[in-house]
Amino acid sequence: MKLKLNFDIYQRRFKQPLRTSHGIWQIREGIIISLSNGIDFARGEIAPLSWFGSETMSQALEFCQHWGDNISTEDIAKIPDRLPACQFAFESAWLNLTQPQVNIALDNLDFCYLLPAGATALNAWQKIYQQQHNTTFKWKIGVYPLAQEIEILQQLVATLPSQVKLRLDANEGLNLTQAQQLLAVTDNLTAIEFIEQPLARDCLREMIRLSQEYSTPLALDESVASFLQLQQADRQGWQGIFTIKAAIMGFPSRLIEYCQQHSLDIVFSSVLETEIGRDAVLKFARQLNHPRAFGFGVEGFIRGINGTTN
Ligand SMILES: O=C(O)CCC(=O)C1=CC=C[C@@H](O)[C@@H]1C(=O)O
Ligand SMILES: [Mg+2]
Repeated sequence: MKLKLNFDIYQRRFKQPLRTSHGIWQIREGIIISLSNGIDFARGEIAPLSWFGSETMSQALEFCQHWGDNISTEDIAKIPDRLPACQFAFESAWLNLTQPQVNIALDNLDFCYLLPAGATALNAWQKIYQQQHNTTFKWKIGVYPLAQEIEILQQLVATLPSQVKLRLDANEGLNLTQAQQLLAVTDNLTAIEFIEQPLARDCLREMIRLSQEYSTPLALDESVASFLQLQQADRQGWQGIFTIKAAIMGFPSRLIEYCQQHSLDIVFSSVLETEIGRDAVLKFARQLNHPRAFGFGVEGFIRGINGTTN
């Protein structure tokens, strides 16, 4: 079936830089695609995250330009695995075109809110909590010296309301000794929901061992950033949490089917996309039963698609 294709590039400077052990990220670039069957149209979002292993922005743009102003459903089904953000965007737009619109009622979803790295988090959380009364925060570590971050962590946990959980995300920034040092602390902190990607993405064996030696739950993120890596970690015996960045993990139908067939402990996580990509992920995520807060509380960093501060 032939579809009319339109696509527009966007760039959005973050309200504040996102500091992680990967470095400083200030601008989100992406492509909003629109597919039309001549009667209706539906949009999708290509939000690459190349340092997680997805295609680059220029590879995604080259793919869109290749098709000009039309693409067929057969062409969409054949988008290669080296273009996972494109696979996600085109299939989610096609599914939106063919399936009745699902209204995502955001207000009854439980979101995890992202805090800035370092001591800034000690003040940042109150403003968010007063507005959102959320249950969960996520704090980036592996950015400053570990001893300093552990000190801030203990201050943060001491001030958070008792019912609030804290996720720590090291973005591969710790070595084995540092991870053991941190886990020795977090095993005594009930507020810690999990530590995300403490070690480098290819250190799965070591992280399986850490998950057996310590009680703090661990989540894989960069280690499972593609559909293939997700399957491999599952097959290699990962029993912990899978942080799923669906917008860079290829065809949503394939991902949802795998997650439905395998009882994985999942957290859905943003790639700091616009509400177009976010709503596509949340729509598919609701087909799965997963009690963990959605990692889409990123208003502290991203603006609305037209650059507004909403
Ligand atoms: O998962 C969340 O709660 C928010 C999104 C988030 O933390 C990230 C989004 C994109 C890139 C990463 O630096 C970071 C992550 O590692 O999970
Ligand atoms: Mg992460």
